[in-house]
Amino acid sequence: MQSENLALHTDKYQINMMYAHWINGTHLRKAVFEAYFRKLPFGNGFAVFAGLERIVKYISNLRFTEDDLSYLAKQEENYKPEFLELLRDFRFRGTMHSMQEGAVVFPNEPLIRIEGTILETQLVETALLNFMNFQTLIATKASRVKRVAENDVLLEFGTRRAQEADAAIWGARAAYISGFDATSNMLAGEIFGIPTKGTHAHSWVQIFDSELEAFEVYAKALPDQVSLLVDTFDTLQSGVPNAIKTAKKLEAMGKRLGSIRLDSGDLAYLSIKARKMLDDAGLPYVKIVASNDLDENTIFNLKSQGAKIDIWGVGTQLITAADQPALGGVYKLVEREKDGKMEPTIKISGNPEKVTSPGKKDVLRLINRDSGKATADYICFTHEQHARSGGKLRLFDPVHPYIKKSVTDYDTVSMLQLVFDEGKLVYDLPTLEEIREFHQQQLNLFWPEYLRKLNPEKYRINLSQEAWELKQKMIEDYMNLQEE
Ligand SMILES: Nc1ncnc2c1ncn2[C@@H]1O[C@H](COP(=O)(O)OP(=O)(O)OP(=O)(O)O)[C@@H](O)[C@H]1O
Ligand SMILES: O=P(O)(O)OC[C@H]1O[C@H](OP(=O)(O)OP(=O)(O)O)[C@H](O)[C@@H]1O
Ligand SMILES: O=C(O)c1cccnc1
Repeated sequence: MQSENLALHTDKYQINMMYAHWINGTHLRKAVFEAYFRKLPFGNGFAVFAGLERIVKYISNLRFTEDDLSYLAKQEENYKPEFLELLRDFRFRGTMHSMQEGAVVFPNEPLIRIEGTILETQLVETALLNFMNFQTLIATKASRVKRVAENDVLLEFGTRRAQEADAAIWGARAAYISGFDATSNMLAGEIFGIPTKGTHAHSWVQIFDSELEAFEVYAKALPDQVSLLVDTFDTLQSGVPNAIKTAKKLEAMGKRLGSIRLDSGDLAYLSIKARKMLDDAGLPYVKIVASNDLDENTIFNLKSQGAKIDIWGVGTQLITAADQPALGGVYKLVEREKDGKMEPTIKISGNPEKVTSPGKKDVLRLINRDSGKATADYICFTHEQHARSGGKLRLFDPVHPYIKKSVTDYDTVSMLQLVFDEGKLVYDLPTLEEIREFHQQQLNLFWPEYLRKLNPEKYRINLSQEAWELKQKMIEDYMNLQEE
């Protein structure tokens, strides 16, 4: 998986545009693209950026193999052999800036910025969005679950319901970034070093003549702290009493039962009853795991009902982002080369939200010096120095400019990091533990009102005066052209 070649993991129209540019002699012109999303998923107040590691590996390994080239040669477009020869030597030689994985990010701010020839910047759009959109979506969903579960243990159980293997594996990683504690997916554990955990299935119990025998055999076979699934027949009449008997036998052998798992029925009621039965039996250390189509809302609800659940197994709803199965991240051209010079470009739309912001931009996070908390994200051109030096800033909402405020006492954090510099990888990929830690630090920068699950406060994402003025001017120029 780490060194897979994904050159053709792109939409055909990218290859066709590359070809047409080559025929036209414009394929080596420079272009700048920015990737961002317009709307936060799940009604959340923020998103958790993920996908960079895979994007870096994808770009580093980007080559057209002989098989790729012969496949391209067979296409109905009849690409000229000289074009395919050009692709044979293709390498990504562009420059890429990106948010770091685990960053708390917001709509309409560039998450990735790519500069290079039209050929290379166009080719990578599809895969880059594919990785960024999915992983950011799952990391964001996982973050919502984590907000609700707080310090309880979270296990990622989604593989069987994921949209195929890649989604399961990279989804498990995204969940871990946002604070899940372990995954049931062994391959994700092997590849990324995520802790792995597991209980057992109903089939384990069914294959034996009695539930008690099943529990005893399992607990004896495995080391300390196993988890027993107690709902195969009757949770309170049979499952929990048999788990207690097994726990007592284990104690006599110097071992301990780790937990029981509830997977059906009223999880609040059953967990409260089971907790009491375990405590009354002198087994306060045995934890209770719950699973069954859980998400942040059921977990929140179960907690409010006083459920005695220590560990949550979350599968389908997380890995498929069931309530919003796609993040609408886009990749838009913001500068193009014309007559040897770079110039901003805009995409106009009848829908004001879809009008792009022209020019090559940075994202500065303004941190209030008193509180240490983030005040706003400030999107300005890469050449603008004003905010970087901590000067007085007038912030205004780009859509409703009358919503404004001035900030003075702030530090700035530049959110986009240089990853590829003219094709050279200059960014040290952090370890997954470092990413998880970074995510936690990112959360600490925000007041709780921006992070809450329901109706969060809207965090300020503001364009600099210069960037806003250029956008308005380009819209006006376009309107004037229409009138002529
Ligand atoms: N006390 C509760 N309050 C709110 N939701 C709950 C509570 N207990 C369980 N749930 C959730 O309600 C849903 C129950 O679904 P369903 O009725 O299909 O399951 P079940 O019949 O208990 O078990 P299964 O069909 O998996 O054997 C699950 O999403 C579960 O997490
Ligand atoms: O419910 P999820 O959040 O996806 O968590 C994973 C589910 O997978 C297992 O069920 P299984 O596939 O055996 O079938 P079931 O849903 O009928 O229990 C497990 O018992 C959980 O219920
Ligand atoms: O270990 C478990 O209990 C588990 C793993 C995957 C899916 N459901 C449950």
